[in-house]
Amino acid sequence: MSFSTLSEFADLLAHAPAPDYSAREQAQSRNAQLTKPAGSLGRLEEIALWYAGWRGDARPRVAAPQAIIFAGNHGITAKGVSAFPPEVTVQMVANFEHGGAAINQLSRTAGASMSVHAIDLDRPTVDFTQGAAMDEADCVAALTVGWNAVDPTADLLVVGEMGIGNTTSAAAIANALYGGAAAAWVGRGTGVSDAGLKLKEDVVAAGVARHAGKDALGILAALGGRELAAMAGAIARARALRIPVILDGFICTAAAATLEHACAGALDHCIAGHQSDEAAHGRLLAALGKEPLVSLGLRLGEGSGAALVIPLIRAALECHSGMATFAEAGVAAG
Ligand SMILES: Cc1cc2ncn([C@H]3O[C@H](COP(=O)(O)O)[C@@H](O)[C@H]3O)c2cc1C
Ligand SMILES: O=C(O)c1cccnc1
Repeated sequence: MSFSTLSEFADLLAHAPAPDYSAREQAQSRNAQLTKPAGSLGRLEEIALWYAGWRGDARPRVAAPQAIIFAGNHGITAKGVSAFPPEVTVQMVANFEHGGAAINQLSRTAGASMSVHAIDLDRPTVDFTQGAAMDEADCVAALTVGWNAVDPTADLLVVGEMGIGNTTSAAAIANALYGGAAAAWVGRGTGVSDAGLKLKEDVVAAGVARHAGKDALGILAALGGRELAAMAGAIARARALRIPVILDGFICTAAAATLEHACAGALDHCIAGHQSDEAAHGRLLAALGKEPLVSLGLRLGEGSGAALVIPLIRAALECHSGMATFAEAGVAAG
């Protein structure tokens, strides 16, 4: 499977596999026999059934989680939309490679492998108020980096990003997909002032107006960034491989939302890991019908909020697959 245009990529989304309904049904019947009052493990039960369906295994466990971090630079930073300078992107890539970032600690804690893909950092995207951030070839190249980064033997995927300026890009994507006022989609990112927030609002409004009328993948190319497109490519590949995905914060969710708009149901293999403190993340998750697993006030990105809940998903599967049934344990069923 491969693609060389956005329309070929959209075709892959349209032909993506469904979950294995029979494995899900078997998991459901097992769940009904486990030594606990029906429904008493709450959402953990739902997670186990969702995971079993995607893996095609009624009694699965999480053995090989993978975290992939993509980095890209944004032309829009020239407008002053971030509290930090764009050089921080490449500096943080070195930090990821040396094990010093939050995501390194969270991946290790969760027992996940972690890799970093810096995409053309010396070639920032075009300022999207002046033109399309990426042309089609650039966007396809970034989608391909993400597509190829997924380990086919992984059984749970986290995608994260690093790219100074990318909360502005994510807000513009969300605004273009869902409409409304730009103010409803911008947030403080790395911590911009009130004046910075107003500037972001104007920049997003200008970008959305300039690129009006595009389809979902056209919006990703025009307003996104290479790391956002790579996250979208990795999420799509995970679907093709039936690897469940944990979505991270606002930026990851905005990139993912372009897939859902290109093809309804494209994110059925994804669960929302957390709700970020970035102002519009809750609104974006609600638009996608995704209920976050936790809300701990994180506003970092890097895949941090997703990696954080790998142990929670692992725990749901340990209960589902490790517990005894009433018959096995000789416990009287109610
Ligand atoms: C040191 C540092 C580490 C980070 N790790 C993630 N981000 C996060 O902040 C950036 C988005 O915010 P904005 O749109 O305001 O630039 C992204 O790189 C995101 O991953 C970081 C930001 C900084 C400064
Ligand atoms: O929610 C996120 O992904 C986020 C929020 C602020 C800064 N960086 C990332």
